[in-house]
Amino acid sequence: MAEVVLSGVTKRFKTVAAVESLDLTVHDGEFIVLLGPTGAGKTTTLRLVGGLERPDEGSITIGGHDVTHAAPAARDVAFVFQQYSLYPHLSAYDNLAFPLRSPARRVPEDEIRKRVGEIAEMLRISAKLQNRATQLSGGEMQRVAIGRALVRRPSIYLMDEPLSSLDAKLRSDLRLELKRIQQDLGATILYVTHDQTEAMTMAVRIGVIESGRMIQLGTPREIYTAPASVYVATRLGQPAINLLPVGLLPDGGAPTGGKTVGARTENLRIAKAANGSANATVDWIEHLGDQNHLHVTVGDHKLVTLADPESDLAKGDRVSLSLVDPLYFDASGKRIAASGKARIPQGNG
Ligand SMILES: Nc1ncnc2c1ncn2[C@@H]1O[C@H](COP(=O)(O)OP(=O)(O)OP(=O)(O)O)[C@@H](O)[C@H]1O
Repeated sequence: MAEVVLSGVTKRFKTVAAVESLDLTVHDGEFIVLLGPTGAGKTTTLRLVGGLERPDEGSITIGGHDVTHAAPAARDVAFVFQQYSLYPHLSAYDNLAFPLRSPARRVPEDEIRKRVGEIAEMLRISAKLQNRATQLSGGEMQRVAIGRALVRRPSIYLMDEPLSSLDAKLRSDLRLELKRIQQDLGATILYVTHDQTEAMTMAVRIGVIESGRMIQLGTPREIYTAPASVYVATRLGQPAINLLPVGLLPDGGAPTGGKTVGARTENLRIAKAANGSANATVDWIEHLGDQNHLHVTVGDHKLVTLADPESDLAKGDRVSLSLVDPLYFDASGKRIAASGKARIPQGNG
């Protein structure tokens, strides 16, 4: 495995700057997740590292070697895409062995057997090794696709939404397995997803990308608790963070320049209102199985928060809402420290 460094990388497609002046260091053995909405430039960043695109500006090094202009094959990277891309006529075993059998690698067959066996064990597909790719379920196919990348020991794994085509149960199983395997192998992974749970649970650091630029890079906890801006704050949290004008709810004092309050469930106190102290109305409670979302209206604003499963709140109830340690943002959307709080760390690559 190796450290991968992108310095001032820009990639334009005609007039669109898909990636712009992007700096990013993926440390040896680190799992970095790139988060951002569609079109933010995540896939292009992976393709630049893999050599499927060439930057217009900037440089890329892998393990200290400048690979900015190197062909994909010369870069020692392994890709996993969203859709399994297996050889249909080959068995699961032969699909897994394929990368090791390339003439350039010349891995002996007994070594191949050992590596394929280990990876199949890790991904729990040992029983299916003799099945042709076409005789596997979607989830099994994607495991083989991931396994085919993992049997190699490249400098870096580049994974583009590898779990997104799977059902929820399999996705959460594979999420855990992938994280465990990454730790066991000490693998360096650059991983793209829209799924905030994947980002929160697997990443050592999360890079939030907006319009091709790295807006903030930090641990999942830093990104969640100290987002640099409204944009970053809205990437994480379920239900999504509520954005309200300062002064709408009692908060114990906003800092100078604070225009917008960011309130997640943990920042909201809700109580059934006694005589006239109500400032909000319950619209409805959404039962999602594992969570209950409470929809509340305050003035012209609608909020969503998690409801206590024991709560006896019901539609139409008048409640009193207040804020506890919310986030504050200035008029430009940048986060500013609450009065008396530590200064805001600057996230960058
Ligand atoms: N080959 C291409 N030709 C022209 N424009 C492209 C090409 N590839 C990407 N783009 C544009 O570059 C921008 C970034 O695309 P990219 O695929 O990197 O985004 P993304 O963050 O991965 O999005 P998604 O989450 O939808 O996969 C988009 O505006 C996209 O339309």
